[in-house]
Amino acid sequence: MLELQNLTKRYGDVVAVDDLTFDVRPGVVTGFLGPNGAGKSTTMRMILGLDRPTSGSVTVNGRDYRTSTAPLHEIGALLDGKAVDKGRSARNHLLALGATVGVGARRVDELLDAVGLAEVARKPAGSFSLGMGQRLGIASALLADPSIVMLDEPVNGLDPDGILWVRSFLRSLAEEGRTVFLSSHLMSEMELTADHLIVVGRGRLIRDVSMAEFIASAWSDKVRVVSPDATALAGLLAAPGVTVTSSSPTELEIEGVPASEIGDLAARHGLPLHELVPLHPSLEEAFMELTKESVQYHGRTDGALPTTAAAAR
Ligand SMILES: Nc1ncnc2c1ncn2[C@@H]1O[C@H](COP(=O)(O)OP(=O)(O)OP(=O)(O)O)[C@@H](O)[C@H]1O
Repeated sequence: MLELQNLTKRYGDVVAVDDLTFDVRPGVVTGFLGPNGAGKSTTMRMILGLDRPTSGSVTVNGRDYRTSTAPLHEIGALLDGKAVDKGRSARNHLLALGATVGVGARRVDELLDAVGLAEVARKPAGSFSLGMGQRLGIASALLADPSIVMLDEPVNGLDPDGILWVRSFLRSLAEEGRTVFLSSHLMSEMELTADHLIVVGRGRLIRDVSMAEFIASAWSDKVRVVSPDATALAGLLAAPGVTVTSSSPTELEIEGVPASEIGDLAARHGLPLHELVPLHPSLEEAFMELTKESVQYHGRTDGALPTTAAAAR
C-alpha cells in the first residue's frame, strides 16, 4: 500500500508535483498516466526516498520508506532500465544485486526464466536490446519478492509479444495480492493492464478512477447513419433531447437515440440504411481530451520542418 498526502515537489520555479493525494492499493494493477513532464517519475522518486518532497508526505506500507529495515522486500522498482553495468552478464547482474538482499542463484535463475531471458542469461547486458533491458529491469525489481512493484514506463521498447507478456505478468503479481503501480504516457498501454487509473497533468491529480468507471465515462451515444433518405430520417428523429447534424445530404450524426431504435424506425418507414455505426471514442481519445489542457510539449503537426537554409540563418 502506498499513501500520498498533499505531495509536492518544486524545482526552482517548476512545480513538478503539485499537491498529490491518492492511495495505491494491493491486489490491483494501478496505472499512473499522464503526458510527458506530468511529474510521474518525480513522484516515483519521492516514493522511494530518492527525492525529498518540498511538502506533503508519502508512506510505504504505513511507514516512511527511508526508515525501512528491508527496503527491497517492500518495493521492487524499475525507474531506469538502462542502469546496469554493461559488461556484466544478466545473470551476474542479478547475482550481484541478490547478494545484497540474501537472494541466491536459484531464485536468480527462476527469475531469468520467468522474464524470458534464460537463453541470454550469460550474455553481457550491454548487448541487450531496449526490450531485453526492460525484462532484466523487471527481474531486478522482483528479486527480493517485494510486496509492492513499481515500474516507470515498463513496456517502453517492448515488442507486441513483450507487451502482452508484461500485461499478464503484472496481472498475476496483483492477483498474488501485491501492490502494482506502473506509469505510462500512453492510454493504449494501460487499457488492458490497469484495473485502476491515477491520471495526472502538470503535476496535478486529474482523475483517481477505476478503469471500469473511466471506460463508462468515455462512452458516447453518437451514431452515424448513411442513407439515401437521410433528410426523411432526420425529420422522423426530431424530438426533444435528440440532436441530428448532417455533414452531407446522405449522412447524419445522431445523439440521444440508440442505434437499435434508429434502425427500427428506419425499417418501419421503409427507409434504406447503408450504414448504422455507433461512434465510441477510443480510450486514447478520452485520455487526450482529459489531459489536453496539461500537455506541455507539443510537436508540430503541419509537417513543416525548418529548411537547412533557415536553420543556418
Ligand atoms: N531534477 C530536476 N530539476 C529540474 N526540473 C526537473 C527535475 N526533474 C524533473 N523536473 C521537471 O519536473 C517536471 C516533471 O518531470 P517528470 O520527469 O517527473 O515527468 P514525467 O511525467 O515522468 O515525464 P515523462 O513521461 O516524460 O517521463 C518536468 O517539467 C521536468 O522538466
